[in-house]
Amino acid sequence: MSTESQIAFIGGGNMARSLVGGLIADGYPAQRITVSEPEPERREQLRSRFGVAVTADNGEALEGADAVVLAVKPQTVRTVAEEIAPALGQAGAVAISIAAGVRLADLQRWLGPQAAVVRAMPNTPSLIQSGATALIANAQVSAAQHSLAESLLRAVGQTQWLTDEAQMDAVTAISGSGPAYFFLLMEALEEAGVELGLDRETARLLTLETATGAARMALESEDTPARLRERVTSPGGTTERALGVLDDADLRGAIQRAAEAAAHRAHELGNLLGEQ
Ligand SMILES: NC(=O)C1=CN([C@@H]2O[C@H](COP(=O)(O)OP(=O)(O)OC[C@H]3O[C@@H](n4cnc5c(N)ncnc54)[C@H](OP(=O)(O)O)[C@@H]3O)[C@@H](O)[C@H]2O)C=CC1
Ligand SMILES: O=C(O)[C@@H]1CCC=N1
Repeated sequence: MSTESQIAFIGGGNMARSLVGGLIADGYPAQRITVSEPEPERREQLRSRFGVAVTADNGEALEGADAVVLAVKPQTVRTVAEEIAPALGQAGAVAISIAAGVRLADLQRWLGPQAAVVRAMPNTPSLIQSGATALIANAQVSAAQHSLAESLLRAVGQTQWLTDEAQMDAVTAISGSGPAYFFLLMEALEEAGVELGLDRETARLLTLETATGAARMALESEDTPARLRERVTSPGGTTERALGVLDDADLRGAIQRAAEAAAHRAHELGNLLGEQ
């Protein structure tokens, strides 16, 4: 991506840290990134770890910005959007909201009718450039802004443009929240290893290497995850016994219900925070 663009982050919490870290790891110049964050300790961490400019003043972060990433909690987006609307218009910058649930039409209303807005749903593995982000743009986004948003998020992982905003709730449930599901599985498998007599360090190492190996294999193989699972499962063997326990516990059903609950919450946030 062009390293000439100036990028502002409004909110310097978990997701901003992941995106900033991924951009810096990709070679993006730190002096072209400014993060506005009210909490002094978080500001200092961002400055010392990544070398980016930090401020507590959203207006200052916007100066000269080509892209402004709204990385505050969904409940704070409206306040921030209305606060920065005049400066955004003056800067001619594209606003990129990563807030769960918050819809383009509402962002547009709060930022102004001329505002170029991209709604995106990234995830925390962006920190190590293994993110997955879905995006959708409003009609005011120019070709150059479209490509700026694309390259900003492509620098930290895979990107997928959506044509139907309603799909964003499903994206939020699968890849936005998804890392947490896999981390939970890792926690549980590590704990099981300890219960079975392994020391914690060994249990964690085996768990994490197995998770990495399985994910890489599924990505790189032409076979489906189902086929790869079958190859681990020897008839009458240990995996078959374990999978039987997971089937009895309705793990697939639980995952389905979990994803539905997340998507429902994204939709609910959109209704609660929006105006329609
Ligand atoms: N975490 C994740 O995995 C993902 C999160 N998202 C979305 O990203 C957004 C941020 O999430 P996350 O990073 O987890 O949340 P955090 O709470 O970690 O980060 C938000 C940050 O914004 C700060 N903030 C609050 N008010 C303002 C303000 N007026 N101006 C500037 N900064 C402000 C907060 O400070 P303080 O805490 O002091 O209020 C906090 O540091 C959310 O909308 C979420 O839906 C999207 C994809 C994945
Ligand atoms: O939990 C959340 O609401 C945010 C959005 C997706 C991941 N984290």
